[in-house]
Amino acid sequence: MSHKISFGTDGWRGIIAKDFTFDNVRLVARAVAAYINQLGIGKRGLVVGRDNRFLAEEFAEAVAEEFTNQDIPVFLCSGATPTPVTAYAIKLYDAAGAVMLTASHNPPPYNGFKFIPEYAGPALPHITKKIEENIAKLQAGEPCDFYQLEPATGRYGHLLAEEQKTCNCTELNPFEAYIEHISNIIDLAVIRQAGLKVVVDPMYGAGIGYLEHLLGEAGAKLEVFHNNRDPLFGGTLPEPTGHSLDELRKRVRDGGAHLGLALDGDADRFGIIDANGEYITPNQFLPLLYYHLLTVKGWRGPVARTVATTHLLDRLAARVGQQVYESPVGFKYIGQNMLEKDCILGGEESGGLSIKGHIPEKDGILAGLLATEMVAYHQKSLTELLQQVYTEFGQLYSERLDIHTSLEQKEAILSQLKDFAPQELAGQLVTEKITMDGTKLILTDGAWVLIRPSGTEPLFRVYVEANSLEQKHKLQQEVKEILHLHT
Ligand SMILES: O=P(O)(O)OC[C@H]1O[C@H](O)[C@H](O)[C@@H](O)[C@@H]1O
Repeated sequence: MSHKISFGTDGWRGIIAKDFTFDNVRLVARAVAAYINQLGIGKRGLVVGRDNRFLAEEFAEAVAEEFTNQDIPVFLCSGATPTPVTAYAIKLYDAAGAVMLTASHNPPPYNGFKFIPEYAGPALPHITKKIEENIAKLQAGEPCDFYQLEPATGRYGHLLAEEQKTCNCTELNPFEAYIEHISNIIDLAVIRQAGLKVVVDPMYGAGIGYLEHLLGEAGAKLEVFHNNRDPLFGGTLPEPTGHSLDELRKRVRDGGAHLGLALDGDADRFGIIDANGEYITPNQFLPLLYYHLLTVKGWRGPVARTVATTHLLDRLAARVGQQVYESPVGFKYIGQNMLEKDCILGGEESGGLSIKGHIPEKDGILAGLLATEMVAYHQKSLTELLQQVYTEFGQLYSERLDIHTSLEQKEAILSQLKDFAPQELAGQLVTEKITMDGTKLILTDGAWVLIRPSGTEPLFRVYVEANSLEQKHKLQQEVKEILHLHT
């Protein structure tokens, strides 16, 4: 039975053996091959990376085979490879793009297919749309430009005859080159001098070995756990937030460590635990990092953030006369702004960031190392640094609520959202309405709310940023009441 394959916020995801079958993975690979050949850049080859999930090697080999069948050379990453490392390998080998097989932080039954174009950041919608069109044509057995026919049957979407295959597939490990590249971005000498103790939790994922290697080189005392392959992720989700971080929190506190660093399943997202065992949210870490780049590294340049990410970044940027580029949710848009507007930092509330000099793809390894560099340089905990930033720029209180709804409720809420335009919220006038992704309302004192359906999960997200805890609570209550949302 043909299954609708579409690329969501970040690639195509499906349940293994139900949607994510070898046939479907091969089909999507053929559609990518056709797209690359349509662009005329197939000869540069494609990188294929994969995480640590069930059948990862076999799926990666199937993708590689489809590419070589279409005369596209393959750089097949040996071993589990983080998404940012697969993306970096594009630059390393001057390839035409990459495929990363991963379902990121989704539960164990899932796998996913991300296409990363030659600019080494997540594919933008106009690109995934072309791939989806190719998929539809191949599924329907219709001609697909630049997709080679199987000579024996003249049918589209089938393999070339054995004698026509070039089988140009090279197995490579981009680990060393990536490590060298990151070593040039991070001040490992400062980390070395500080003599830090760091606890690392790669969550059984593709990031195993990376933070350990770099921090070990920098002389940090390390404690590492969840660093063996486990496609069941120890019974939790490979997502570096909430309860998944409980053990890291405990180990940091009990072991008197300076920091705890976690990665998600494909190591593109970060999770940071401070010396006191507190979780440092991405909305707290991003302004801290911007502050560090401006004051310690002396960099100057704009910031890219999503519509759901803290406006504390805007306050810092305004102080140094820099712009903030706001985009819909999805690192693809941040990556685009980083490239086009020469931003020195791009980041989002869900735990993704990159900086100038690196690729426009989110990188949890880079984020963890930057956090370590900051603690080493300032000789202060992140909480202390945060207080310093709050004293200078004021404190903002942000929180995201995830609200599950039925399909009928979803439709009702979506239609209500279109006309959602209260004059005031929590006693403040609404001064601006932004609808680039969901509905965002800005209030007179700078507080804001955003309501949008998730592109990766069946739920609504309600984001609030306020000037006090009390205001945050009030805003959450009012929005939930007006839209009939119940947690
Ligand atoms: O809020 P959602 O649409 O579910 O997206 C949440 C996150 O999903 C993926 O991880 C994307 O790479 C992120 O850029 C995005 O922030």
